[in-house]
Order: sequence, then structure tokens, then C-alpha cells
Amino acid sequence: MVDSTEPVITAAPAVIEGLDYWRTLPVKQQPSWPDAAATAAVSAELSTLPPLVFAGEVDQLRDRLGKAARGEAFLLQGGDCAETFAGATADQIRNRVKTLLQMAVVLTYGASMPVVKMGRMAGQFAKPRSNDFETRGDVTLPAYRGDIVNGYDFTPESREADPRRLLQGYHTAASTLNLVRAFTQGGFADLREVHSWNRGFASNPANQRYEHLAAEIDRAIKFMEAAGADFDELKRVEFYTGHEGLLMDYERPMTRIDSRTGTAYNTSSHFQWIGERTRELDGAHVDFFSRVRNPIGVKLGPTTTPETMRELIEKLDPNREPGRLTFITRMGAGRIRDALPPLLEAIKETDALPLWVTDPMHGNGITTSTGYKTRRFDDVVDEVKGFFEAHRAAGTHPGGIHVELTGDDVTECLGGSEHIDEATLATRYESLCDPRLNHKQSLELAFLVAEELAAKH
Ligand SMILES: O=C[C@H](O)[C@H](O)COP(=O)(O)O
Ligand SMILES: C=C(OP(=O)(O)O)C(=O)O
Ligand SMILES: [Mn+2]
Repeated sequence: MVDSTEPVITAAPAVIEGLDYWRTLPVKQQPSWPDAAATAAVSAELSTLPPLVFAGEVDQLRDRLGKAARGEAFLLQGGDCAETFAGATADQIRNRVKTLLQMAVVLTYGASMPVVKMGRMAGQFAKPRSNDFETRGDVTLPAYRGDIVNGYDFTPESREADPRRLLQGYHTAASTLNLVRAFTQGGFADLREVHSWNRGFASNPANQRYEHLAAEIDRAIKFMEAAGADFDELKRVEFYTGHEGLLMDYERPMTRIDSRTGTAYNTSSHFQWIGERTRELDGAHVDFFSRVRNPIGVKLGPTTTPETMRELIEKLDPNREPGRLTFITRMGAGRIRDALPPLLEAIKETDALPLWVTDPMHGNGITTSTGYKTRRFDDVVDEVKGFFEAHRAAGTHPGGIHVELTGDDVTECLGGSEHIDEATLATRYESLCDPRLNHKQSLELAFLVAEELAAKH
């Protein structure tokens, strides 16, 4: 998080020309709220609550992402698939932040360039689903759409969408963000603490490798301090938040007019991305997010054509602003080597410079015979490698990685140095949606990406 000298953002007026145009367009993946008046009342209340992030921070992130798009920085985005209200505890938040800080150190060291750190945190509460309903035995109920919409328990009461959850989402995001700001601004993220972020995690090859690297960094810092360098600057670390911009009854009221510029900022997080299921060119999401100043991401799956990509650029980044647009590719390990190159070749024919980020999770989902949604660590690694290969061949910049992870020792993805197998998945599977890399798998992946980045030079 960065200091902002401009926290004054006015509450959103009831109707702002343009910002409500999405209401006239087809909108996907929204809950069926049982009571429209109650939902409207909650939205109105949300629009009066203080912003969670400030316009100045959002502008600074856009600048950082612009650097990443030019190959001068690298973006690390990570966190839960679906944050939960119950999971917003100090321990779990701290473990996730520590994991991201550790990964960032590994990447910074490998890449020799700044790493932009962003949590899929403090707002990643809404989920798009493949099916609107879930059936267990002979009972069919609405699908779980994330804690900000309904409950996970498989009962009719819990699965009914409840607009009061929008407010709980806001307050949980606020308390999560408060702790994240404390960790990253209060000295905990100081590079001189590089060893302490490893404490509390069980010993394993990735942690030992990390310890080794931390010792090298320590030595370098001590040497520089002895030589007179002032490291107090390292006390505070920029840390940004991002989530899928999905739930319009949350995103719209959190969007406010910045008093400095008269333009709209979505103050629910610094960054929002449009998901693979809601990125229709003439749909509500693309229209709405085209009108906010935040840097915006779009997920691109394997069926994306160069034409669609070009139209997304026209809609979301008509002014070709550095850092405005991020393409997060999620092709699948088996498809990335065919699906990404045509997009990279096509982009070179344009005057656009989007930031290219790999999401090696969402194209690699499988379900075991025992019913667990999982991913193979090897597939995740293979997609990352395919991403770097494609960019190397095209001469474009592989600018970041987007992963679903947790700092806890869960058993949700198969493989990794602990060789998690199908039988082990049941021992600690906690995700309410997609499987996340655990702490060790996350560190292992960071080392691999660092090697790819080092090879780039
Ligand atoms: O996180 C992404 C999606 O919400 C998730 O992959 C959808 O999962 P589903 O296919 O089980 O609905
Ligand atoms: C829904 C997600 O991904 P995608 O839109 O790529 O499927 C996600 O990132 O959780
Ligand atoms: Mn997911």
C-alpha cells in the first residue's frame, strides 16, 4: 500500500451518466436476489460507506503495471479462489501475506527487477459458476456463488442469496485490508525480515532453498549497510489488492467520483479483472469497467481470437494508456503453446502494449473419481513454461503470474515436492471453490518462475 495524499472521494450520486449504462446490457453470473428492494437498499447503503482504496494508490498501481508491460517489472498476483468470511482471521491473512512476500523475494532475486505485489484478497468473495444449480442425491439447490452472495451449507436457507452479505463482504474486506496495510506498512514486510517470513512453516526442500537465498540477501544487506546505505526505505512495501469484478451490486456502489479529476474509481480494490465467463464485448461487465480509471484485467481462455482481443483493447484501453490493461491468459497446459502465439503475433501488429500475465490454474482443473476438484502441480508448471516459451519466441514480455494459493498446508493440488496424491487430497481440502497451491507448492513455483525470468536475461 502506498501513502495517498488525496483520500477525498465523494459518495456516488444515485445515477451517474454512463456508469449505469451496463444496466441496459445483458449481464451474466449475477445472483437471483429474492427481494429487489432489499438489495437496492443495501447497494444504497454501500455507496455511502468509505472507500477501501484511494485514487492515488490506484494511479500508482497503473504506473507500476505500465512498467511491467514494458518488461521493467513483474507482477505477482495471488490468493484464495474464494475468500471466505470465516477465513478472514489474523493467522490466515498473515500466512498468505508472508507467502506472497517470500515469493516476491524469490522472483525479485531471479528477475533482478521490481516485483509488483498484489493479493487476490480483501474482496475476492464472488464466484462465477459453470452451473446455476448444484445437485446432491435427489436435492437440487442454487450453486454457491461466494460468501458475498450465499452460504456454502447445502440447505435451501443457506443457498438463498442474501443481500446483507454485501455489507458483510465490505466489512470483511475492510478488516482484511486493515491487517494487510499493518503488515506491509508497519515493518513486518521489511526486507531485513526476510528470514522471519519463513518461520512457522514446516521444513521442506523449497523452504530450505528459501533459507539459503534469505541468507544471501541478509549478507548483501549487511554489506550495503556497512557501506553506508540507508535501508529504512525498505520498511514499507507497496502491496495492492485485486479481485474479479463480477458482482455488480457490489462493484457499482463502491465506484465513486474522484474529487481531483471528476473521474470514476472503483474503490473496492486497486485492480479488478473481468472473468472468462463475463467478458462479452457487448456485455455489462466490459461496459462498466471501461468507465472506471482502475487498471483492469481480462482473463483470456483458449478460444480467444485475435479479433476478440483487439476489440477488448478498443473498449477497455482506447487511449493506449500504459498499465491500464492486463491480459491474464489461462489456456491450459495442453493448449497454451498453440493458443497464445497467435495472440502475441497479433498484438505486435497493433499499437497496444497490454501487460501479459499467466494464470496457470484455471485451464488445468480436473475432478478426481472421488469428487475433488483439483489441479496437477506439473500441469501448472507446464503452463508457466509454455507461457515463457511463447513470449520468448514472439519477443513480447512475460510480465506476471496470477495464482490461487494459500499460506496454509492444505492438500488441494496434486504433486509438488510432497507428492500429494489423490488419497491425500481428503486430509486437508478446505477450499470452497477451486484448489489452491499450498505454501510449499507456492514457493516451489516461485523458484521455477525465477529461473525462467533469469533465463530471459
Ligand atoms: O474460480 C473460478 C470459477 O469460479 C470456478 O472455476 C468455477 O467452478 P465450477 O466449474 O465448479 O462452477
Ligand atoms: C473465475 C476465475 O477465473 P476464470 O474467469 O479465468 O475462469 C478466477 O480467477 O477465480
Ligand atoms: Mn478459481
